[in-house]
Amino acid sequence: MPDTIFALATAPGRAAIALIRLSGPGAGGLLAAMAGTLPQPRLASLRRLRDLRGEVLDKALVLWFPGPSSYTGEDSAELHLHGGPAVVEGVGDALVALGARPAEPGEFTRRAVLNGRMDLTAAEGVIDLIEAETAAQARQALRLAGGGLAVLCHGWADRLAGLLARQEALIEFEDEDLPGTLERSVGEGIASLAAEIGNRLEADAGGERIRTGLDVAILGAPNAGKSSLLNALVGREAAIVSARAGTTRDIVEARLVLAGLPAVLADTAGLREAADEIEAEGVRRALHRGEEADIVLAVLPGDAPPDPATLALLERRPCIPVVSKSDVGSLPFPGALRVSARTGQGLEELRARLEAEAMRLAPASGATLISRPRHRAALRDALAWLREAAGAALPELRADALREALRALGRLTGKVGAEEILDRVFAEFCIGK
Ligand SMILES: Nc1nc2c(c(=O)[nH]1)N(C=O)[C@@H](CNc1ccc(C(=O)N[C@@H](CCC(=O)O)C(=O)O)cc1)CN2
Ligand SMILES: Nc1nc2c(ncn2[C@@H]2O[C@H](COP(=O)(O)OP(=O)(O)OP(=O)(O)O)[C@@H](O)[C@H]2O)c(=O)[nH]1
Ligand SMILES: [Mg+2]
Repeated sequence: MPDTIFALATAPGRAAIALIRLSGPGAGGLLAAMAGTLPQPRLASLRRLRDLRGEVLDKALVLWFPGPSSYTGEDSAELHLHGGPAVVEGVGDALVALGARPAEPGEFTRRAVLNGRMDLTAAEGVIDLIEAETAAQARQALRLAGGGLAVLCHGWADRLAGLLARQEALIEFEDEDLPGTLERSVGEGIASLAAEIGNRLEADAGGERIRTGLDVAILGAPNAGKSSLLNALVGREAAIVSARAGTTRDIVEARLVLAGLPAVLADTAGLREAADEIEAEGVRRALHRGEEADIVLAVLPGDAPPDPATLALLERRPCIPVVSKSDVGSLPFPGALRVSARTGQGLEELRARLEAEAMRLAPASGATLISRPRHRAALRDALAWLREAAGAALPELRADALREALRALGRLTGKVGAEEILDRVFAEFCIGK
């Protein structure tokens, strides 16, 4: 019998309402004990809540959700409190005295998964929806939470189970004269399933970026105007600007939203043979950031010839070349946008270019479902086993490979679940969800 758990579901601190939810077989008894009697299911009722000694703790709106009508799939209740932290604590103490325990992060959703109310990918969608900072992220999370990936996976798993059954029939009735079409149809089924999963992986290549956001780095020579550009793009003085070359040493980060995606814009130390150890470390970090970033702005000052370090960077990886200080000079550079942080010239074009790049890297169509390394790894696994099955020399080996592919899909949806997979997924949750 599971414990009965409770948690503050609203953010802690002072707020207009504090919502405590409880779930588990004892929820109804606890609610009745505190509120006097059990209210009608799913209808809001106003009740005085009392502790064991009969002292009134708050006058609350209470809700009672018998198992099948709750989020978790087990008996649940909600207490919508007037009171702030002290009242929340008092109610918590009373609940503990009555036999409940505080919930772990994500434990309500974990129970929803265990009770078959949603699969593991939908639960991940719930986390993502809570964490979403932009519209594109929220759209993707909502589709995942709504079972978008679960439905796909269940369809694949069904087909896979059918292929496995036919493959087993082939093994079992090896001596009998099974039509060659059966073997062929299994082969075709494997090929089409593999193609579908492969296409999905490719089509959703941007899904992880939508979830995590984009990294944009600004690199270039000292004094090129990198920090000025950062400040102009984010509309505040995030980084120190000065006429002295070598002003920026640490990476300075500022957030912005590009085409509905959250992005971190990083200003870096100017690239040069550094004057001292500290600057050298700054340059090393700048180059490293330049390697890792999704998008790099390579800044070339318009009033000086291009410097070798920035040219080398442009050779090494795709960058957006930006000629800065266009108000004082604009040396030509192929494909470059000309901008002035001083006059604002070219900033709109630069922003548009960044948004176009963001959309290219992470199509925010809302159609992506594969949004975590966990999803990608499981589907790659399934795909590898399907390919193994396609090339298997013996019927038994083919059946084994199909079983492994099925297991990989099961791990994705949480059907084949080691506790540790669940632990890892739910560790990301906040308490009360
Ligand atoms: N106050 C409150 N707001 C909330 C939640 C909650 O638990 N409490 N939710 C959660 O955190 C979300 C809503 N989630 C829910 C999802 C499914 C069911 C549910 O099991 N519904 C039943 C049928 C309910 C009925 O009979 O009307 C079902 O789908 O079978 C309930 C809530 C968002 N807002
Ligand atoms: N005229 C003009 N001057 C600019 C422009 N952008 C930056 N500057 C000037 O160029 C100098 C260097 O600017 P920063 O933004 O600090 O340059 P940086 O690339 O960050 O330099 P480091 O941090 O030293 O690598 C400052 O004196 C700025 O005022 C611009 O668009 N037009
Ligand atoms: Mg700087």
